[in-house]
Amino acid sequence: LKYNGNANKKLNIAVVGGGLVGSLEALYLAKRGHQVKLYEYREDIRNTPLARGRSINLALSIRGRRALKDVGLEDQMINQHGIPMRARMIHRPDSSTYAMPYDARTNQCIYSVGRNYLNSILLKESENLDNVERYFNHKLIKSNFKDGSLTFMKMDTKETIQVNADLIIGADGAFSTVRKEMMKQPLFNFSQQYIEHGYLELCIPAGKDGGFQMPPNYLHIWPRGNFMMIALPNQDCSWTVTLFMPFKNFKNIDSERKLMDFFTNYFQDAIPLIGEKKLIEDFFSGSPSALVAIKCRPYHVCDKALLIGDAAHAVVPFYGQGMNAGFEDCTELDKLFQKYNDDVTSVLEEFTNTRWRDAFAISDLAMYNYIEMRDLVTRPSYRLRKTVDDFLYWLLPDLWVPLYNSVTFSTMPYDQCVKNRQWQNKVLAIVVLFFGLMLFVTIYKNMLL
Ligand SMILES: Cc1cc2nc3c(=O)[nH]c(=O)nc-3n(C[C@H](O)[C@H](O)[C@H](O)COP(=O)(O)OP(=O)(O)OC[C@H]3O[C@@H](n4cnc5c(N)ncnc54)[C@H](O)[C@@H]3O)c2cc1C
Ligand SMILES: Cc1cnn(-c2ccc(OCc3ccccc3)c(C(=O)O)c2)c1-c1ccc(Cl)c(F)c1
Repeated sequence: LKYNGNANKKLNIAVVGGGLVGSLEALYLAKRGHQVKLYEYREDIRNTPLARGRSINLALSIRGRRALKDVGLEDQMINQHGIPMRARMIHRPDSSTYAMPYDARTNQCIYSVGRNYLNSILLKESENLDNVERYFNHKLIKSNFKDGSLTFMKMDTKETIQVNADLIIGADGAFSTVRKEMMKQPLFNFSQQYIEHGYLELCIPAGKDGGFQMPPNYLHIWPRGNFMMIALPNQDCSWTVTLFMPFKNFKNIDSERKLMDFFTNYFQDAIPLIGEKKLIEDFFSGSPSALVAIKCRPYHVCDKALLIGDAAHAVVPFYGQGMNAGFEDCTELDKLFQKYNDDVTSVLEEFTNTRWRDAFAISDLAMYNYIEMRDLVTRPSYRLRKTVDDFLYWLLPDLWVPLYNSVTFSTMPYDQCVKNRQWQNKVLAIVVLFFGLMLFVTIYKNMLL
Protein backbone atom coordinates (compact mmCIF):
# COMPACT_ATOMS: atom_id res chain seq x y z
CA LEU A 1 0.00 0.00 0.00
CA LYS A 2 1.49 3.38 -0.84
CA TYR A 3 0.89 6.28 1.51
CA ASN A 4 1.86 9.92 1.18
CA GLY A 5 2.11 10.39 4.88
CA ASN A 6 -1.35 11.76 5.58
CA ALA A 7 -2.92 8.35 6.04
CA ASN A 8 -5.58 7.96 8.72
CA LYS A 9 -5.79 11.73 9.20
CA LYS A 10 -9.25 13.01 10.06
CA LEU A 11 -10.23 15.40 7.27
CA ASN A 12 -12.51 18.40 6.94
CA ILE A 13 -14.62 17.39 3.94
CA ALA A 14 -17.15 19.56 2.10
CA VAL A 15 -19.82 17.60 0.21
CA VAL A 16 -21.52 19.87 -2.34
CA GLY A 17 -25.06 18.65 -3.09
CA GLY A 18 -27.45 17.18 -0.53
CA GLY A 19 -29.34 15.05 -3.05
CA LEU A 20 -29.43 11.28 -2.91
CA VAL A 21 -25.73 10.66 -3.55
CA GLY A 22 -24.32 13.59 -1.57
CA SER A 23 -26.36 12.80 1.53
CA LEU A 24 -25.32 9.13 1.32
CA GLU A 25 -21.66 10.05 0.85
CA ALA A 26 -21.84 12.31 3.92
CA LEU A 27 -22.86 9.25 5.96
CA TYR A 28 -20.03 7.09 4.60
CA LEU A 29 -17.40 9.76 5.32
CA ALA A 30 -18.78 10.58 8.76
CA LYS A 31 -18.76 6.90 9.70
CA ARG A 32 -15.02 6.95 8.94
CA GLY A 33 -14.63 9.72 11.47
CA HIS A 34 -14.14 12.66 9.11
CA GLN A 35 -15.70 16.06 9.78
CA VAL A 36 -18.32 16.52 7.05
CA LYS A 37 -20.10 19.70 5.96
CA LEU A 38 -22.99 19.01 3.56
CA TYR A 39 -24.02 22.01 1.43
CA GLU A 40 -27.35 21.96 -0.44
CA TYR A 41 -28.68 24.65 -2.77
CA ARG A 42 -32.32 23.92 -2.09
CA GLU A 43 -34.25 24.12 1.15
CA ASP A 44 -34.36 21.12 3.43
CA ILE A 45 -36.58 18.82 1.34
CA ARG A 46 -38.11 17.50 4.55
CA ASN A 47 -39.91 20.84 4.74
CA THR A 48 -40.81 21.29 1.06
CA PRO A 49 -42.87 19.38 -1.55
CA LEU A 50 -41.07 17.59 -4.34
CA ALA A 51 -39.16 19.92 -6.68
CA ARG A 52 -40.56 19.82 -10.24
CA GLY A 53 -38.50 18.11 -12.91
CA ARG A 54 -37.30 15.30 -10.68
CA SER A 55 -38.69 11.78 -10.86
CA ILE A 56 -41.01 11.20 -7.94
CA ASN A 57 -40.09 7.57 -7.41
CA LEU A 58 -37.19 5.44 -8.51
CA ALA A 59 -36.26 1.80 -8.96
CA LEU A 60 -33.83 0.72 -6.26
CA SER A 61 -31.84 -2.41 -7.07
CA ILE A 62 -29.02 -4.43 -5.52
CA ARG A 63 -26.22 -1.90 -6.03
CA GLY A 64 -28.14 0.82 -4.27
CA ARG A 65 -29.35 -1.59 -1.58
CA ARG A 66 -25.77 -2.60 -0.80
CA ALA A 67 -24.85 1.04 -0.14
CA LEU A 68 -27.90 1.55 2.06
CA LYS A 69 -26.96 -1.62 3.94
CA ASP A 70 -23.47 -0.19 4.59
CA VAL A 71 -25.03 2.82 6.33
CA GLY A 72 -27.69 0.76 8.12
CA LEU A 73 -30.69 1.95 6.11
CA GLU A 74 -31.45 -0.97 3.78
CA ASP A 75 -33.94 -2.60 6.07
CA GLN A 76 -35.91 0.61 6.58
CA MET A 77 -35.98 1.28 2.82
CA ILE A 78 -36.86 -2.26 1.79
CA ASN A 79 -39.15 -3.53 4.51
CA GLN A 80 -40.81 -0.34 5.69
CA HIS A 81 -41.09 1.66 2.48
CA GLY A 82 -40.04 0.08 -0.81
CA ILE A 83 -42.64 -1.70 -2.96
CA PRO A 84 -41.21 -4.86 -4.59
CA MET A 85 -41.60 -5.15 -8.37
CA ARG A 86 -41.05 -8.84 -9.15
CA ALA A 87 -41.82 -8.71 -12.85
CA ARG A 88 -42.30 -6.37 -15.73
CA MET A 89 -45.93 -6.10 -16.86
CA ILE A 90 -45.98 -5.25 -20.56
CA HIS A 91 -49.13 -3.46 -21.78
CA ARG A 92 -49.91 -4.15 -25.44
CA PRO A 93 -51.66 -1.55 -27.67
CA ASP A 94 -54.85 -3.69 -27.53
CA SER A 95 -54.77 -3.21 -23.73
CA SER A 96 -53.90 -6.86 -23.08
CA THR A 97 -50.97 -7.42 -20.75
CA TYR A 98 -48.39 -10.10 -20.09
CA ALA A 99 -45.97 -10.45 -17.21
CA MET A 100 -42.33 -11.54 -17.48
CA PRO A 101 -40.78 -12.35 -14.09
CA TYR A 102 -37.40 -10.75 -13.46
CA ASP A 103 -35.87 -13.79 -11.94
CA ALA A 104 -38.20 -16.79 -11.59
CA ARG A 105 -35.36 -18.85 -10.14
CA THR A 106 -34.39 -16.71 -7.18
CA ASN A 107 -37.47 -14.45 -7.05
CA GLN A 108 -35.26 -11.33 -7.00
CA CYS A 109 -36.98 -8.00 -7.49
CA ILE A 110 -36.43 -4.25 -7.77
CA TYR A 111 -38.07 -1.81 -5.38
CA SER A 112 -40.04 1.32 -6.09
CA VAL A 113 -38.97 3.96 -3.56
CA GLY A 114 -39.99 7.60 -3.12
CA ARG A 115 -37.18 10.03 -3.95
CA ASN A 116 -38.17 12.48 -1.23
CA TYR A 117 -38.57 9.74 1.36
CA LEU A 118 -35.16 8.26 0.55
CA ASN A 119 -33.44 11.65 0.59
CA SER A 120 -35.19 12.47 3.89
CA ILE A 121 -34.05 9.32 5.69
CA LEU A 122 -30.49 9.86 4.49
CA LEU A 123 -30.54 13.42 5.88
CA LYS A 124 -32.24 12.26 9.07
CA GLU A 125 -29.59 9.57 9.60
CA SER A 126 -26.89 12.26 9.24
CA GLU A 127 -28.46 14.07 12.21
CA ASN A 128 -27.55 11.04 14.33
CA LEU A 129 -23.87 11.67 13.56
CA ASP A 130 -22.32 14.62 15.37
CA ASN A 131 -19.60 15.02 12.73
CA VAL A 132 -22.03 15.97 9.95
CA GLU A 133 -23.23 19.56 9.61
CA ARG A 134 -25.96 20.36 7.10
CA TYR A 135 -26.23 23.74 5.34
CA PHE A 136 -29.36 24.20 3.21
CA ASN A 137 -30.04 27.15 0.91
CA HIS A 138 -26.29 27.25 0.21
CA LYS A 139 -25.47 27.49 -3.49
CA LEU A 140 -21.87 26.90 -4.50
CA ILE A 141 -20.85 29.73 -6.83
CA LYS A 142 -17.06 29.45 -6.86
CA SER A 143 -14.42 26.92 -5.90
CA ASN A 144 -10.64 26.94 -5.82
CA PHE A 145 -8.97 23.55 -5.75
CA LYS A 146 -5.56 24.97 -4.91
CA ASP A 147 -6.47 26.18 -1.44
CA GLY A 148 -9.66 24.12 -1.09
CA SER A 149 -11.78 27.24 -0.76
CA LEU A 150 -15.49 27.31 -1.60
CA THR A 151 -17.73 30.37 -1.98
CA PHE A 152 -21.44 29.86 -1.30
CA MET A 153 -24.36 32.21 -1.76
CA LYS A 154 -26.92 31.90 1.02
CA MET A 155 -30.17 31.84 -0.99
CA ASP A 156 -32.29 33.35 1.79
CA THR A 157 -30.08 36.37 2.58
CA LYS A 158 -28.12 36.56 -0.72
CA GLU A 159 -24.92 37.05 1.28
CA THR A 160 -21.84 35.04 0.28
CA ILE A 161 -19.65 33.05 2.63
CA GLN A 162 -16.30 31.40 2.05
CA VAL A 163 -15.30 28.10 3.61
CA ASN A 164 -12.21 25.90 3.38
CA ALA A 165 -11.98 22.14 3.22
CA ASP A 166 -9.24 19.51 2.96
CA LEU A 167 -11.37 17.70 0.36
CA ILE A 168 -14.27 18.81 -1.86
CA ILE A 169 -16.75 16.14 -3.00
CA GLY A 170 -18.91 17.28 -5.93
CA ALA A 171 -22.27 15.49 -5.68
CA ASP A 172 -24.10 18.43 -7.24
CA GLY A 173 -25.80 16.59 -10.05
CA ALA A 174 -25.73 16.59 -13.85
CA PHE A 175 -25.12 20.34 -14.07
CA SER A 176 -22.41 20.30 -11.43
CA THR A 177 -20.70 23.53 -10.41
CA VAL A 178 -17.75 21.58 -9.02
CA ARG A 179 -17.33 19.95 -12.43
CA LYS A 180 -17.44 23.34 -14.12
CA GLU A 181 -14.32 24.27 -12.11
CA MET A 182 -12.73 20.96 -13.06
CA MET A 183 -13.33 21.75 -16.74
CA LYS A 184 -10.54 24.35 -16.42
CA GLN A 185 -8.01 21.62 -15.62
CA PRO A 186 -5.75 20.43 -18.46
CA LEU A 187 -6.50 16.86 -19.66
CA PHE A 188 -10.05 16.97 -18.27
CA ASN A 189 -12.31 15.26 -20.84
CA PHE A 190 -16.05 15.95 -20.93
CA SER A 191 -19.02 15.12 -23.14
CA GLN A 192 -22.73 15.64 -22.88
CA GLN A 193 -25.51 14.27 -25.04
CA TYR A 194 -29.12 15.41 -24.91
CA ILE A 195 -31.54 12.88 -26.44
CA GLU A 196 -34.56 13.88 -28.54
CA HIS A 197 -36.93 12.40 -25.94
CA GLY A 198 -38.23 14.33 -22.98
CA TYR A 199 -40.32 13.00 -20.12
CA LEU A 200 -43.45 14.07 -18.35
CA GLU A 201 -44.82 12.63 -15.14
CA LEU A 202 -48.50 11.74 -14.77
CA CYS A 203 -50.32 10.07 -11.93
CA ILE A 204 -52.63 7.08 -11.62
CA PRO A 205 -54.41 7.79 -8.30
CA ALA A 206 -55.46 5.16 -5.81
CA GLY A 207 -58.79 3.51 -6.64
CA LYS A 208 -62.15 4.31 -5.03
CA ASP A 209 -61.43 1.57 -2.46
CA GLY A 210 -58.13 3.27 -1.63
CA GLY A 211 -56.18 0.40 -3.17
CA PHE A 212 -54.05 0.02 -6.29
CA GLN A 213 -55.86 0.22 -9.64
CA MET A 214 -53.23 -2.11 -11.24
CA PRO A 215 -51.41 -5.16 -9.87
CA PRO A 216 -48.85 -3.46 -7.56
CA ASN A 217 -45.80 -5.69 -7.61
CA TYR A 218 -44.86 -5.00 -11.20
CA LEU A 219 -42.94 -2.45 -13.21
CA HIS A 220 -45.64 -1.58 -15.74
CA ILE A 221 -44.28 -0.79 -19.20
CA TRP A 222 -46.12 0.43 -22.30
CA PRO A 223 -43.49 0.05 -25.06
CA ARG A 224 -44.72 1.85 -28.19
CA GLY A 225 -41.65 2.15 -30.35
CA ASN A 226 -40.84 5.86 -30.34
CA PHE A 227 -42.98 6.39 -27.26
CA MET A 228 -42.59 4.60 -23.96
CA MET A 229 -44.47 4.85 -20.74
CA ILE A 230 -43.77 3.25 -17.38
CA ALA A 231 -45.53 3.23 -14.02
CA LEU A 232 -43.95 2.65 -10.62
CA PRO A 233 -46.12 2.14 -7.51
CA ASN A 234 -46.19 4.53 -4.55
CA GLN A 235 -46.85 3.86 -0.88
CA ASP A 236 -50.25 5.62 -1.09
CA CYS A 237 -51.44 3.10 -3.73
CA SER A 238 -51.02 5.65 -6.50
CA TRP A 239 -48.65 5.24 -9.45
CA THR A 240 -46.10 7.65 -10.84
CA VAL A 241 -46.40 7.34 -14.61
CA THR A 242 -43.52 8.59 -16.77
CA LEU A 243 -44.20 9.24 -20.45
CA PHE A 244 -41.07 9.34 -22.65
CA MET A 245 -41.61 10.95 -26.04
CA PRO A 246 -39.71 13.15 -28.50
CA PHE A 247 -40.12 16.85 -27.70
CA LYS A 248 -41.59 17.41 -31.16
CA ASN A 249 -44.40 14.97 -30.34
CA PHE A 250 -45.08 16.73 -27.04
CA LYS A 251 -45.24 19.99 -29.01
CA ASN A 252 -47.68 18.56 -31.58
CA ILE A 253 -50.12 17.55 -28.85
CA ASP A 254 -51.40 21.09 -28.32
CA SER A 255 -55.08 20.50 -27.69
CA GLU A 256 -57.23 18.34 -25.45
CA ARG A 257 -58.64 16.59 -28.55
CA LYS A 258 -55.17 15.70 -29.81
CA LEU A 259 -54.16 14.48 -26.36
CA MET A 260 -57.19 12.22 -26.06
CA ASP A 261 -56.73 10.89 -29.62
CA PHE A 262 -53.08 10.17 -28.82
CA PHE A 263 -53.84 8.30 -25.62
CA THR A 264 -56.76 6.45 -27.23
CA ASN A 265 -54.37 5.38 -29.95
CA TYR A 266 -51.37 4.35 -27.90
CA PHE A 267 -52.29 4.03 -24.21
CA GLN A 268 -56.00 3.34 -24.20
CA ASP A 269 -55.98 1.27 -20.99
CA ALA A 270 -54.30 4.11 -19.10
CA ILE A 271 -57.09 6.65 -19.74
CA PRO A 272 -59.62 5.30 -17.19
CA LEU A 273 -56.81 4.69 -14.71
CA ILE A 274 -55.46 8.26 -14.86
CA GLY A 275 -58.89 9.80 -15.49
CA GLU A 276 -59.56 11.99 -18.55
CA LYS A 277 -59.83 15.24 -16.57
CA LYS A 278 -56.63 14.59 -14.56
CA LEU A 279 -54.79 13.47 -17.71
CA ILE A 280 -55.63 16.74 -19.48
CA GLU A 281 -54.78 18.78 -16.37
CA ASP A 282 -51.43 17.10 -15.65
CA PHE A 283 -50.35 16.90 -19.29
CA PHE A 284 -50.83 20.61 -19.96
CA SER A 285 -49.87 21.92 -16.50
CA GLY A 286 -46.27 20.73 -16.74
CA SER A 287 -43.73 20.77 -19.53
CA PRO A 288 -41.54 17.84 -20.49
CA SER A 289 -38.08 17.71 -18.92
CA ALA A 290 -34.92 17.02 -20.88
CA LEU A 291 -32.69 13.97 -20.54
CA VAL A 292 -28.93 14.26 -20.77
CA ALA A 293 -26.02 11.85 -20.59
CA ILE A 294 -22.78 13.24 -19.14
CA LYS A 295 -19.40 11.56 -19.40
CA CYS A 296 -16.18 12.97 -18.01
CA ARG A 297 -12.75 11.87 -16.86
CA PRO A 298 -10.82 12.13 -14.55
CA TYR A 299 -13.22 12.47 -11.64
CA HIS A 300 -10.58 14.05 -9.35
CA VAL A 301 -8.08 16.89 -9.05
CA CYS A 302 -4.97 15.90 -7.05
CA ASP A 303 -6.01 15.27 -3.43
CA LYS A 304 -8.42 18.22 -3.45
CA ALA A 305 -11.66 17.41 -5.33
CA LEU A 306 -13.72 14.44 -6.53
CA LEU A 307 -16.94 14.07 -8.55
CA ILE A 308 -19.52 11.37 -7.74
CA GLY A 309 -23.08 10.53 -8.83
CA ASP A 310 -24.70 12.43 -11.68
CA ALA A 311 -21.99 15.11 -11.43
CA ALA A 312 -19.57 12.46 -12.67
CA HIS A 313 -21.85 10.35 -14.89
CA ALA A 314 -25.44 11.37 -15.49
CA VAL A 315 -27.11 8.65 -17.57
CA VAL A 316 -30.42 8.45 -19.46
CA PRO A 317 -32.97 6.65 -17.25
CA PHE A 318 -33.67 3.66 -19.52
CA TYR A 319 -32.05 1.17 -17.22
CA GLY A 320 -33.20 2.58 -13.90
CA GLN A 321 -29.56 2.67 -12.72
CA GLY A 322 -28.57 6.33 -12.29
CA MET A 323 -29.08 6.51 -8.54
CA ASN A 324 -27.90 2.89 -8.10
CA ALA A 325 -24.68 3.76 -9.94
CA GLY A 326 -24.19 6.88 -7.83
CA PHE A 327 -24.74 4.89 -4.65
CA GLU A 328 -22.22 2.34 -5.93
CA ASP A 329 -19.73 5.21 -6.35
CA CYS A 330 -20.01 5.78 -2.60
CA THR A 331 -19.50 2.07 -1.85
CA GLU A 332 -16.43 1.87 -4.08
CA LEU A 333 -15.02 5.11 -2.64
CA ASP A 334 -15.44 3.79 0.89
CA LYS A 335 -13.56 0.60 -0.03
CA LEU A 336 -10.68 2.76 -1.28
CA PHE A 337 -10.66 4.91 1.88
CA GLN A 338 -10.45 1.62 3.76
CA LYS A 339 -7.72 0.21 1.48
CA TYR A 340 -5.52 3.32 1.67
CA ASN A 341 -6.35 4.21 5.23
CA ASP A 342 -7.75 7.61 4.23
CA ASP A 343 -4.71 8.58 2.18
CA VAL A 344 -6.65 10.88 -0.15
CA THR A 345 -4.14 11.13 -3.02
CA SER A 346 -4.13 7.34 -3.51
CA VAL A 347 -7.90 7.08 -2.98
CA LEU A 348 -8.89 9.69 -5.55
CA GLU A 349 -6.45 8.49 -8.21
CA GLU A 350 -7.58 4.88 -7.93
CA PHE A 351 -11.26 5.91 -7.87
CA THR A 352 -10.91 7.56 -11.27
CA ASN A 353 -8.78 4.72 -12.69
CA THR A 354 -11.17 1.98 -11.60
CA ARG A 355 -14.56 3.69 -11.83
CA TRP A 356 -14.61 5.42 -15.23
CA ARG A 357 -14.92 2.17 -17.24
CA ASP A 358 -17.97 1.10 -15.22
CA ALA A 359 -19.52 4.56 -15.40
CA PHE A 360 -19.03 4.69 -19.17
CA ALA A 361 -20.41 1.14 -19.46
CA ILE A 362 -23.68 1.86 -17.64
CA SER A 363 -24.02 5.09 -19.61
CA ASP A 364 -23.67 3.14 -22.87
CA LEU A 365 -26.03 0.40 -21.65
CA ALA A 366 -28.72 2.93 -20.74
CA MET A 367 -28.32 4.68 -24.11
CA TYR A 368 -28.39 1.28 -25.87
CA ASN A 369 -31.62 0.43 -24.05
CA TYR A 370 -33.09 3.76 -25.10
CA ILE A 371 -32.32 3.02 -28.73
CA GLU A 372 -33.23 -0.69 -28.58
CA MET A 373 -36.46 -0.25 -26.63
CA ARG A 374 -37.89 1.90 -29.37
CA ASP A 375 -37.84 -0.80 -31.94
CA LEU A 376 -36.93 -4.12 -30.39
CA VAL A 377 -40.23 -4.50 -28.53
CA THR A 378 -42.10 -4.66 -31.80
CA ARG A 379 -39.63 -7.27 -33.07
CA PRO A 380 -40.46 -10.91 -32.08
CA SER A 381 -36.70 -11.41 -31.79
CA TYR A 382 -36.76 -9.30 -28.60
CA ARG A 383 -39.05 -11.73 -26.80
CA LEU A 384 -37.28 -14.69 -28.39
CA ARG A 385 -33.93 -13.43 -27.10
CA LYS A 386 -35.40 -12.87 -23.62
CA THR A 387 -36.91 -16.37 -23.71
CA VAL A 388 -33.61 -17.92 -24.79
CA ASP A 389 -31.76 -15.90 -22.17
CA ASP A 390 -34.16 -16.92 -19.44
CA PHE A 391 -33.97 -20.61 -20.46
CA LEU A 392 -30.16 -20.65 -20.53
CA TYR A 393 -30.11 -18.78 -17.20
CA TRP A 394 -32.39 -21.46 -15.75
CA LEU A 395 -30.19 -24.22 -17.24
CA LEU A 396 -26.77 -22.70 -16.45
CA PRO A 397 -27.39 -20.10 -13.72
CA ASP A 398 -23.74 -19.54 -12.90
CA LEU A 399 -22.65 -19.39 -16.51
CA TRP A 400 -25.40 -17.57 -18.36
CA VAL A 401 -26.64 -14.44 -16.56
CA PRO A 402 -28.82 -12.29 -18.88
CA LEU A 403 -27.62 -8.72 -19.26
CA TYR A 404 -30.54 -7.08 -17.45
CA ASN A 405 -30.12 -9.52 -14.53
CA SER A 406 -26.37 -8.94 -14.26
CA VAL A 407 -26.90 -5.15 -14.21
CA THR A 408 -29.94 -5.11 -11.94
CA PHE A 409 -29.58 -8.16 -9.71
CA SER A 410 -25.85 -8.52 -9.30
CA THR A 411 -22.92 -6.32 -8.31
CA MET A 412 -20.87 -7.51 -11.27
CA PRO A 413 -18.95 -4.42 -12.46
CA TYR A 414 -20.98 -2.74 -15.21
CA ASP A 415 -18.02 -3.07 -17.61
CA GLN A 416 -17.95 -6.82 -16.91
CA CYS A 417 -21.73 -6.99 -17.60
CA VAL A 418 -21.08 -5.58 -21.08
CA LYS A 419 -18.20 -8.01 -21.73
CA ASN A 420 -20.40 -10.86 -20.50
CA ARG A 421 -23.13 -9.89 -22.96
CA GLN A 422 -20.65 -9.66 -25.83
CA TRP A 423 -19.48 -13.21 -25.02
CA GLN A 424 -23.13 -14.40 -24.96
CA ASN A 425 -23.83 -12.76 -28.31
CA LYS A 426 -20.84 -14.59 -29.83
CA VAL A 427 -21.97 -17.94 -28.41
CA LEU A 428 -25.53 -17.46 -29.67
CA ALA A 429 -24.27 -16.40 -33.09
CA ILE A 430 -22.19 -19.60 -33.34
CA VAL A 431 -25.14 -21.75 -32.18
CA VAL A 432 -27.52 -20.10 -34.67
CA LEU A 433 -24.92 -20.49 -37.44
CA PHE A 434 -24.39 -24.14 -36.56
CA PHE A 435 -28.09 -25.02 -36.55
CA GLY A 436 -28.62 -22.89 -39.65
CA LEU A 437 -25.92 -24.89 -41.43
CA MET A 438 -27.36 -28.19 -40.20
CA LEU A 439 -30.79 -27.15 -41.47
CA PHE A 440 -29.32 -26.12 -44.82
CA VAL A 441 -27.44 -29.43 -45.22
CA THR A 442 -30.57 -31.41 -44.26
CA ILE A 443 -32.77 -29.54 -46.74
CA TYR A 444 -30.06 -29.80 -49.41
CA LYS A 445 -29.69 -33.57 -48.87
CA ASN A 446 -33.48 -34.08 -49.04
CA MET A 447 -33.62 -32.05 -52.24
CA LEU A 448 -30.94 -34.34 -53.80
CA LEU A 449 -32.77 -37.56 -52.80
C1 LIG B 1 -37.03 10.55 -15.23
C2 LIG B 1 -35.93 9.93 -14.42
C3 LIG B 1 -36.12 8.66 -13.89
C4 LIG B 1 -35.11 8.07 -13.13
N1 LIG B 1 -35.32 6.81 -12.62
C5 LIG B 1 -34.33 6.23 -11.91
C6 LIG B 1 -34.52 4.93 -11.37
O1 LIG B 1 -35.58 4.33 -11.53
N2 LIG B 1 -33.49 4.36 -10.68
C7 LIG B 1 -32.28 4.99 -10.52
O2 LIG B 1 -31.37 4.41 -9.93
N3 LIG B 1 -32.07 6.25 -11.01
C8 LIG B 1 -33.07 6.87 -11.70
N4 LIG B 1 -32.89 8.13 -12.18
C9 LIG B 1 -31.56 8.79 -11.97
C10 LIG B 1 -31.47 9.45 -10.60
O3 LIG B 1 -32.53 10.37 -10.43
C11 LIG B 1 -30.14 10.18 -10.49
O4 LIG B 1 -29.10 9.33 -10.91
C12 LIG B 1 -29.86 10.60 -9.05
O5 LIG B 1 -30.84 11.51 -8.62
C13 LIG B 1 -28.48 11.24 -8.97
O6 LIG B 1 -28.30 11.69 -7.67
P1 LIG B 1 -27.22 12.83 -7.36
O7 LIG B 1 -27.31 13.10 -5.91
O8 LIG B 1 -25.93 12.47 -7.99
O9 LIG B 1 -27.75 14.10 -8.17
P2 LIG B 1 -29.10 14.94 -7.91
O10 LIG B 1 -30.20 14.02 -7.48
O11 LIG B 1 -29.29 15.80 -9.10
O12 LIG B 1 -28.71 15.84 -6.63
C14 LIG B 1 -27.78 16.90 -6.77
C15 LIG B 1 -28.04 17.87 -5.61
O13 LIG B 1 -27.07 18.92 -5.68
C16 LIG B 1 -27.74 20.15 -5.49
N5 LIG B 1 -26.95 21.18 -6.18
C17 LIG B 1 -26.83 21.36 -7.51
N6 LIG B 1 -26.03 22.40 -7.76
C18 LIG B 1 -25.62 22.90 -6.55
C19 LIG B 1 -24.80 23.98 -6.14
N7 LIG B 1 -24.21 24.77 -7.03
N8 LIG B 1 -24.60 24.19 -4.80
C20 LIG B 1 -25.19 23.37 -3.89
N9 LIG B 1 -25.99 22.32 -4.21
C21 LIG B 1 -26.21 22.10 -5.54
C22 LIG B 1 -29.12 19.96 -6.08
O14 LIG B 1 -30.04 20.87 -5.50
C23 LIG B 1 -29.43 18.51 -5.72
O15 LIG B 1 -30.07 18.42 -4.47
C24 LIG B 1 -33.89 8.76 -12.92
C25 LIG B 1 -33.70 10.03 -13.45
C26 LIG B 1 -34.72 10.62 -14.20
C27 LIG B 1 -34.49 11.99 -14.75
C1 LIG C 1 -37.06 2.36 -14.17
C2 LIG C 1 -36.59 1.06 -14.72
C3 LIG C 1 -35.99 0.03 -13.98
N1 LIG C 1 -35.71 -0.98 -14.84
N2 LIG C 1 -36.13 -0.62 -16.06
C4 LIG C 1 -36.04 -1.47 -17.19
C5 LIG C 1 -35.32 -1.07 -18.29
C6 LIG C 1 -35.23 -1.93 -19.41
C7 LIG C 1 -35.85 -3.17 -19.37
O1 LIG C 1 -35.74 -4.12 -20.38
C8 LIG C 1 -35.53 -3.64 -21.66
C9 LIG C 1 -36.85 -3.41 -22.33
C10 LIG C 1 -37.98 -3.02 -21.62
C11 LIG C 1 -39.15 -2.77 -22.34
C12 LIG C 1 -39.18 -2.93 -23.70
C13 LIG C 1 -38.03 -3.33 -24.35
C14 LIG C 1 -36.87 -3.56 -23.67
C15 LIG C 1 -36.58 -3.53 -18.26
C16 LIG C 1 -37.28 -4.86 -18.21
O2 LIG C 1 -36.87 -5.78 -18.94
O3 LIG C 1 -38.22 -4.94 -17.42
C17 LIG C 1 -36.68 -2.69 -17.15
C18 LIG C 1 -36.66 0.63 -16.02
C19 LIG C 1 -37.20 1.35 -17.18
C20 LIG C 1 -36.87 2.67 -17.39
C21 LIG C 1 -37.39 3.33 -18.50
C22 LIG C 1 -38.22 2.65 -19.38
CL1 LIG C 1 -38.93 3.45 -20.75
C23 LIG C 1 -38.52 1.33 -19.16
F1 LIG C 1 -39.32 0.70 -20.04
C24 LIG C 1 -38.01 0.66 -18.06
